[in-house]
Amino acid sequence: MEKQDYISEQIDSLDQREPVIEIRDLHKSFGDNHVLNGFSMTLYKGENLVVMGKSGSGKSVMVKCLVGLIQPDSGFLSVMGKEIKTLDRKTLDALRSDIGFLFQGSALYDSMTVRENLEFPMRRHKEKLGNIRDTTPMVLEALENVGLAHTVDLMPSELSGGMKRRVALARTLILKPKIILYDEPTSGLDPITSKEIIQLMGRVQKKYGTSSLIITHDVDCARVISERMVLLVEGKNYVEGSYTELSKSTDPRVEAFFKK
Ligand SMILES: Nc1ncnc2c1ncn2[C@@H]1O[C@H](COP(=O)(O)OP(=O)(O)OP(=O)(O)O)[C@@H](O)[C@H]1O
Repeated sequence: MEKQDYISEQIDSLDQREPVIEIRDLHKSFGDNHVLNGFSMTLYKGENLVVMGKSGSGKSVMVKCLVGLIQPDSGFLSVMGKEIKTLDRKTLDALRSDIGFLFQGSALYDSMTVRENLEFPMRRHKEKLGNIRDTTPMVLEALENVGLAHTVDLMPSELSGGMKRRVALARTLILKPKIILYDEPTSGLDPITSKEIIQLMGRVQKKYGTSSLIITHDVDCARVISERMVLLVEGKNYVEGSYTELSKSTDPRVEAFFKK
């Protein structure tokens, strides 16, 4: 097969996959600070997509636009076939229950036990889960997925940084999300704990068939977890490709991401 035909076939097979997130030509400025200048990307069902960008390049702004927390200036945003700007508050809330978030610093409630932290989203999204009389089996199942069922009655202050991150992932899983957004999932963790979190992300994806959008600076995380990467430079999707492809690039702007 000619190389050109092979590439066309690859593109065709990618096009046949179901998009779960589509961002097209997204623009967002704060005064003179033009943060996003036509950013586009697609996350396909079951895929692990890594978005890398320098600090301050607009990764968090992009995610906030995506989940309707901030209003973009222009552009098309859709999640699971629903265009965000057309949704009323109730529909947006229901859609958000299909999206799990794992934000930097894990953000557990310090004054609540692990159990109470996991019960919190269950109460908030009653419509999705129905009326659950006994939350314990679901709480324990979610904790078992991250190997931490024994911590159910502990306080966050009694957990290590890596354990907190795993509990936060369990809290995300309890709503059985279809998409998980990871914002710097390994930041602040030592290399061994980072590796554990990355392996866990892979296991979760296999078990639940979730699609993951992973925002990270961590090149090792991108190498292990990503099927595809998008580099965000000057507010645009500068280049896309697999880790292997991008890590061989001789473009200085791409090389800069891979230098340690
Ligand atoms: N609500 C806001 N008002 C004004 N400026 C903002 C606001 N939110 C973000 N910005 C600006 O947008 C730019 C991008 O910020 P953002 O938090 O998206 O960066 P990032 O790529 O996620 O960085 P990091 O990797 O450090 O988290 C920054 O210059 C920031 O100051």
